[in-house]
Amino acid sequence: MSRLSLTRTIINSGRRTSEYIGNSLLQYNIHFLVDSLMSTMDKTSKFSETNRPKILVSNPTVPQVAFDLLEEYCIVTKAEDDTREDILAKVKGVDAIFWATHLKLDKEILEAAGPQMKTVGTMSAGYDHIDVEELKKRGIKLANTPEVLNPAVADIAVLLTLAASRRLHEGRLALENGQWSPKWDARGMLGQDIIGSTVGIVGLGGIGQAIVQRLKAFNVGQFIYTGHREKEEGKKLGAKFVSLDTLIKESDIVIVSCPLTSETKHMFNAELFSKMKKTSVFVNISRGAIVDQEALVKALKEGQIFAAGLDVMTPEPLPPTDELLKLPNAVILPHLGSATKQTRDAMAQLTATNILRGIGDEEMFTPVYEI
Ligand SMILES: O=CC(=O)O
Repeated sequence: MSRLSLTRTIINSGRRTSEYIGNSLLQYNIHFLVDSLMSTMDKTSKFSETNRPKILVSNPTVPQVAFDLLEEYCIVTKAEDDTREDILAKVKGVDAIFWATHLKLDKEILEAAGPQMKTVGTMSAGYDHIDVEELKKRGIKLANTPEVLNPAVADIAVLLTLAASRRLHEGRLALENGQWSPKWDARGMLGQDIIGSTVGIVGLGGIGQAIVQRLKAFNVGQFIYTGHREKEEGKKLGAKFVSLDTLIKESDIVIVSCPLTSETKHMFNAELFSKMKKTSVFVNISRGAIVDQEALVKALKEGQIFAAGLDVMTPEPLPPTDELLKLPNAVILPHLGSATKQTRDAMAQLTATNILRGIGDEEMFTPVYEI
């Protein structure tokens, strides 16, 4: 593809993406990405025909738009299946890695790549599957894809909140099992209202804020949130900063949207679930490991909480025989948060652009840390 037509492809698909993503949250305007990318290419000799950088894309299912972008300037190798063995076999000698897998990016892979490898882009907002300390030690740049997926992930959080509050899974099971009685039961299958409720957000980052924006349309009574510190964005959204303990005790709906760190690992344990309201709904769109899953299953079984909506769990994929799937009051999705065509395209573009800028010694758009 020529440089001009490549630019057009990106701009057009960028337009489509922005239409869907809306007016505010796609900070990384694709026109800007393209302009900046082109200036990177003009400035650096690293992208000449005779000296094309080598890139490994860890997963063949990455949207084509990323391959088009990278192949214009680089020699791209793609791991054909999403396995460590294949990645290890192909990573030697590359200048950058496009990481699009749940597999761990660790010392073994960095060593197999070699000391020339100085740039990693992960097609994800979370980077708990990347050994950040090891990358830093080796002076390797890392960028992720925050913001572009906020709307899609927030949509899934709302979907799970509604589905769990209104017993969606249980209702479907009743239908399948012939338990929908012809006698109208005015007390049957009662859910919980969203209107007037207290919604507690654990982690008011971009995704948490997008969730609040959406749930405002449901006339929620109040929004409270917890995290490291009170935020200006919280004030703007009319959300009150509280301690985790207060949030747990006062919320009708608890939504987890904070990153997985050593601090948040298993934060939701038996003690926390026991403090929650018996009518409360628990939603997690972040990472499964933030929850002690055994404790959650117990809380759901014993009626310590009303229901759960989960897009993430441990392990992923969840085996079909897992106890979680047997609970009528748990709505479970297979980690679909960012899974829309437009969002995945935007994530792929952002990752590819970050990588090209990283190799070209330009600042990446969304670096995880400064180097
Ligand atoms: O879970 C998805 C992501 O981190 O992008």
